Amino acid sequence: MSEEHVDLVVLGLGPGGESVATQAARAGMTVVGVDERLVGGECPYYGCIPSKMMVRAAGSLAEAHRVAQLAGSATVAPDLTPVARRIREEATSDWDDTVAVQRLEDAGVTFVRGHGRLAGPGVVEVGDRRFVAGTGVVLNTGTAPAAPPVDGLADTPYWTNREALRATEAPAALVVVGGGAIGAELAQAFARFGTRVSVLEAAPRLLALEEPEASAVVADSFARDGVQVLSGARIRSVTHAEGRFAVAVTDAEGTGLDLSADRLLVAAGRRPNLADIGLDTVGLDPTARSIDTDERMRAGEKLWAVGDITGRGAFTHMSMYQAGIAVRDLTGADGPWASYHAVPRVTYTDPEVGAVGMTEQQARDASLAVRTGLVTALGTRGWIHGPGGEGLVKVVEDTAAGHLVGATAAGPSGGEVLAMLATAVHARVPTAVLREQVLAYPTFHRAVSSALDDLDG
Ligand SMILES: Cc1cc2nc3c(=O)[nH]c(=O)nc-3n(C[C@H](O)[C@H](O)[C@H](O)COP(=O)(O)OP(=O)(O)OC[C@H]3O[C@@H](n4cnc5c(N)ncnc54)[C@H](O)[C@@H]3O)c2cc1C
Ligand SMILES: NC(=O)c1ccc[n+]([C@@H]2O[C@H](COP(=O)([O-])OP(=O)(O)OC[C@H]3O[C@@H](n4cnc5c(N)ncnc54)[C@H](O)[C@@H]3O)[C@@H](O)[C@H]2O)c1
Repeated sequence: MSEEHVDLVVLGLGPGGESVATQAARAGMTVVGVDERLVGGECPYYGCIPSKMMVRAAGSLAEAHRVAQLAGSATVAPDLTPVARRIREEATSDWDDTVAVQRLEDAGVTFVRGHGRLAGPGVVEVGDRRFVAGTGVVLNTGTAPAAPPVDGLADTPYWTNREALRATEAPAALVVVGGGAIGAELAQAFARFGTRVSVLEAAPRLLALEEPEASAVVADSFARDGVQVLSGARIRSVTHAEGRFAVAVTDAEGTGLDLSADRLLVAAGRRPNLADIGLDTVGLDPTARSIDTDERMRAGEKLWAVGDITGRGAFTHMSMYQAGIAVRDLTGADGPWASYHAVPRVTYTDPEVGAVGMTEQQARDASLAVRTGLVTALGTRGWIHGPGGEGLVKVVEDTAAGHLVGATAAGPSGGEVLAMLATAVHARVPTAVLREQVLAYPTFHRAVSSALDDLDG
């Protein structure tokens, strides 16, 4: 085995790893970046970008259907071909990372394609190459789709996000297992392309990690799109024969149902890529769900970790944020170091659900003195918007501290309205100061001031 001495090895080149490797090389370090699949990770090829292209295309169909209520008539003939072409040609270069590899190498990074494993502190092996890193190793191995232990499922040709986002035509009927972010976004998108969609969610509601009021407004929208949602569902078995899936389900009332579809999408969570990366060689548990990191993203001797594997929110912006922190530590800069009190997230359903910080339940579980404000319509702008203008704003205040610790904005621009709420939670802006702010008329974000008024009950 050949041995090569470098400053830094980045194992896994998702958005965070790619960013660490590039910045560290630009700062003058000798850097090796290792990935066994595509440089850039899940987000550009099978995640955020292609899924949002799909959501955008589906949204245009939904808007066209609203013309009848607003502006005349429009004939809509859904066809997945244009967005499938955009995903293949514009987003993923046909799932080819040549450009990303080139960008990395132009920055001075040595790229190695292959499965990497730690072999002690600061040491990574890839095939017959052994890299000894003087400064250390940054882990960014990310996640892969997880399949729930459902009888028969493993023997069927089910889709994960990776196959769904390579689809070139919309199936006639689709069963989606899981009503979290991936399941909800893709279920609604396919429904708008004419697919008959059923979502099977084990939890009592869609988007179970978000505020219940947000789940309800999304569920109403799904009903309008003709998506069947079975919450509290237990999937008993899945079989596949003659091109069709048969799914046996028990619904929340205990009634047995048999669903049939030509595709089945499993969007039931992710498993971290930690089992086979040699964590035991650095004293860490390879069966753990996540890697503990300190405020500088350090995870052990000569070891840093960033991205989904840190368990701090499986989002591209979190991976990039943590990458910036790790680079500051690696290059001897001052902080700011990691803080997770204002993690923002957006689920790109229609309505979009933007959220930051704690939900009401999380704030209560943290024993904070909580009061909440809620508006379930988006004021004058929501009314002007008409069809598709549904939404809400909910704010969660720590009354002892006098500032918001969490907030949710759902609506046509929920992710954009979120910006002002995210600033308020991040900077701990006193609620009294937020109330003094003048908000332009008639914007969607004016609903924030109504939600603040509602704090008083
Ligand atoms: C359908 C979908 C939609 C999403 N939409 C959004 C969104 O709208 N907004 C958002 O913020 N987030 C979204 N996400 C989440 C987002 O994709 C991830 O949070 C993001 O990719 C960050 O992941 P990461 O940096 O941890 O690594 P990943 O992107 O998971 O990349 C990890 C890399 O490590 C490599 N690797 C793993 N193990 C090894 C090994 N042993 N050796 C070599 N290489 C290895 C893998 O090949 C991969 O390239 C979405 C995810 C999915 C699936
Ligand atoms: N817009 C975004 O930022 C975005 C979009 C997609 C994904 N993501 C990220 O990717 C991660 C993974 O997304 P995801 O949707 O796969 O996971 P998730 O954990 O958000 O949702 C999975 C859902 O599947 C359900 N489930 C699990 N087993 C089941 C079973 N046997 N039957 C029925 N339901 C079952 C769970 O109750 C849960 O609601 C998320 O945590 C999110 O951070 C982000």
